[in-house]
Amino acid sequence: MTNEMWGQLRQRLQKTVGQNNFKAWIEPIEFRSADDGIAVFHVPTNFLGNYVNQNYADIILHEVRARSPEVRRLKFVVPARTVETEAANTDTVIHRAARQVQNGSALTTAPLDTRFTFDSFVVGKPNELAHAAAKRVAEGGPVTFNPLFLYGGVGLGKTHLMHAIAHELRLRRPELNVLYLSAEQFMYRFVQALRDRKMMDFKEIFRSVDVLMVDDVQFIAGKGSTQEEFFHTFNALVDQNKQIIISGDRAPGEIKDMEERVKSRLQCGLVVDLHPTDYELRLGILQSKVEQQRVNYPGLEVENGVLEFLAHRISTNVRVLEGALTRLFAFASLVGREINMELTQDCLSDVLRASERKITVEEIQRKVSDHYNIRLSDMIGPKRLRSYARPRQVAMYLCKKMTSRSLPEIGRRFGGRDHTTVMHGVKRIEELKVQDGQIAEDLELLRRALEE
Ligand SMILES: Nc1ncnc2c1ncn2[C@@H]1O[C@H](COP(=O)(O)OP(=O)(O)OP(=O)(O)O)[C@@H](O)[C@H]1O
Repeated sequence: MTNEMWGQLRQRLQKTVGQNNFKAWIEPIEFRSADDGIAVFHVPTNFLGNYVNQNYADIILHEVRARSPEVRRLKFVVPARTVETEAANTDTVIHRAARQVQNGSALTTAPLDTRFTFDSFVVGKPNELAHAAAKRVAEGGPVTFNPLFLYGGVGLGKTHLMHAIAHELRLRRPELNVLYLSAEQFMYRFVQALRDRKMMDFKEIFRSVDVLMVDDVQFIAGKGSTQEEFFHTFNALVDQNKQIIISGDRAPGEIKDMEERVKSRLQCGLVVDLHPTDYELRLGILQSKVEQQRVNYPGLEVENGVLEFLAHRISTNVRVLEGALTRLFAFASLVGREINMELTQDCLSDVLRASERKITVEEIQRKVSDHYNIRLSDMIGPKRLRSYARPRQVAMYLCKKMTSRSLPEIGRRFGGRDHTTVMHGVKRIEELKVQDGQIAEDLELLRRALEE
């Protein structure tokens, strides 16, 4: 890894992450060294380092390793001379924004991701209510529910919806002062105001907004004076009938170390949650993200079945799904191959392994005995009747194919049978699978039910 490589790599990253993100997060990074498999980068602040580590380390590492496979890990460090106090050690974006606020200019502190719009938000059963509520407040009409509280697990689209609201409001009601920031930034600005003895300015700024949007409110839990200030800001705005939109990782009542009075304030408007995604939503999101990737990689085709496979296999959060797709496109274009199942398995083996659900012998036994309508004890027990023996062999076969258990282990779980019995059973089913349509169908049904 060399400086020159980093230069080339940055150009690629610009394409992958988009111009705005690149300017905000990647451009300030400086490559320093690469030893013992660790590539070290200098970042201006811890905040930026942490952000990049959480959001872009995967993509950067992937690109770095394509050129220098010996690199295993990335490290983002703040050079000694710039380390200051916690309050000063925040993102430059915040400093810049704070200066702008002091000058009486733009109030939208945190940068908005231009990709996070309503147009790019895919709606499905799990998020339709949150989407509808977000759309409603984005119209900027009379305040009907205050606050709107959006919550959901990691990577389910809270920030996306918040940014979409801010974009839409800017467009429809440009005269409104819309202030969007994360709860973390709220705290930094509060600390900074305290340090600079500018609390009056701070209060004035926050009380003069028309729409206040605070992302990831759980961050201020346990932070006494920040909560207190937040509470007062909140009340002052509600009194003036100004719209507040908050997001959190759980329902207000469940946020630990949050004062009761704050919790109850957060609950007094409309509380809606984003449910975990289902297969259809994941597939819809993937299809829409493929369209976006096409802009960067024209001509790269995705073979049928790949998106369905990913939607089926990666059922965690949308960020992981999106990261997988970005990687897939970057990888395919680097190696000049089309995106088919083989490439997907090669490129995403770690993601796929991590999301693999471990199927147990017990689960298989239960599903098979239910399927054939026999008792579990009869299937595992010594009876040799064909009506028990065949399902037993089917279960043994599935255990061999779908778990990592060895033949002797499987034998043990089937009433202490010998491994040769298991081997014989597996072979028999392999033969029947081709000769007997009913068995083939049973196996397919069972496999699908187990993979769900
Ligand atoms: N329904 C959706 N349609 C399109 N993209 C989505 C959808 N849901 C999530 N995403 C994408 O998934 C990624 C993660 O979403 P986002 O950052 O909004 O999650 P979050 O809920 O705020 O997570 P966290 O709790 O980590 O802050 C983003 O890139 C976002 O665009």
